Amino acid sequence: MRILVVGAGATGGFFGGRLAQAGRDVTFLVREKRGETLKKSGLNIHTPQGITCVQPKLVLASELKDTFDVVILTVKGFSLEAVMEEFAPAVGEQTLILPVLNGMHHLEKIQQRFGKHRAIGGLCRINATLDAEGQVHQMTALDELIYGEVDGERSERIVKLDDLLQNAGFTARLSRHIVSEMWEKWLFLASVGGITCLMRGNMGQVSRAAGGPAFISAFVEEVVAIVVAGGYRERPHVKLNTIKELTNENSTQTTSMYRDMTQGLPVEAEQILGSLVSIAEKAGLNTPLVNAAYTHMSVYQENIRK
Ligand SMILES: NC(=O)C1=CN([C@@H]2O[C@H](COP(=O)(O)OP(=O)(O)OC[C@H]3O[C@@H](n4cnc5c(N)ncnc54)[C@H](OP(=O)(O)O)[C@@H]3O)[C@@H](O)[C@H]2O)C=CC1
Ligand SMILES: CC(C)(CO)C(=O)C(=O)O
Repeated sequence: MRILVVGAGATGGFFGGRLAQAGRDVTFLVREKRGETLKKSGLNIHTPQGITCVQPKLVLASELKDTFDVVILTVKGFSLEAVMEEFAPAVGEQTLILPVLNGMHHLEKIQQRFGKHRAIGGLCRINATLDAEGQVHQMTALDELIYGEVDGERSERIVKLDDLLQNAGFTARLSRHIVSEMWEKWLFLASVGGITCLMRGNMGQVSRAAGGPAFISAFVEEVVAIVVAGGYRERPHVKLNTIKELTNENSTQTTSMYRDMTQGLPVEAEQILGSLVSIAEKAGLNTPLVNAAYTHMSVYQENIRK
């Protein structure tokens, strides 16, 4: 099966690189500058176990002609609209599109652009980043890629995809509840992202600060109320476990949004926080903490554009 990994950044470089190393037929859709770097230096992946290097197969949007069996979509949410037009020639009648983006609304956008049946649900759990040379760093042992049909069916095509992704050097899991898992991932990520960006420190630092635990609990309560209004069917232990995990004073947890912010890079403020604020507004919820986090990141975005 031919796999097109759209984007060769932190997540695309890691999961796509691992798949290529495991012998799968992987091509990366890249822009010119990233392509030049990868041609010159290869795709270097630093993991807690050591460094590996793959010579990746690359394609530019202008060269895309054939369709692929699987498209793994690994761009940031703010690049989605543009990139969908660019990888459109790769999408045929049988192509599956697996997005790893944070948030929920990208799924609807992919379905609108390519048809409901083309997209499956997906998410990844990893702490990955690119360094100044464009090399991929997997910063912790976390390496999960989770996917499933939106309606939970164990279809022939999803089982085939599962076979393709298993035993490729990361933790791959087929989920029968992927939409629910995506909501829960967003709940967690938006909470950690909003809290760490607003407070400018990791979760342990916020937990140890005066008023920190109460702030964390109140923030998570707001996020949970919003995602429930958005369609998430709440599992009660999730909120309690999230608050417990996020108030651990020893936690060094941050998020990709926090890492991007500390490096002065664009962040997914709209996709991770703005979309929550929109749901809250529509549902008439009072969510001052989430709103404050969104406003804060919107000011940050304006500053880095200057
Ligand atoms: N990093 C992490 O630890 C985690 C990230 N996520 C989520 O995964 C998603 C991807 O994040 P991440 O991998 O960190 O992002 P990165 O910024 O590291 O990588 C995104 C890549 O997409 C590429 N890209 C953008 N537009 C195009 C285009 N038109 N054509 C080809 N390539 C393009 C960029 O290439 P270029 O160099 O040309 O700009 C960049 O290399 C996000 O939604 C994020 O929230 C989820 C879990 C963990
Ligand atoms: C949940 C977490 C922190 C790890 O996968 C993440 O998704 C991110 O950093 O974007």
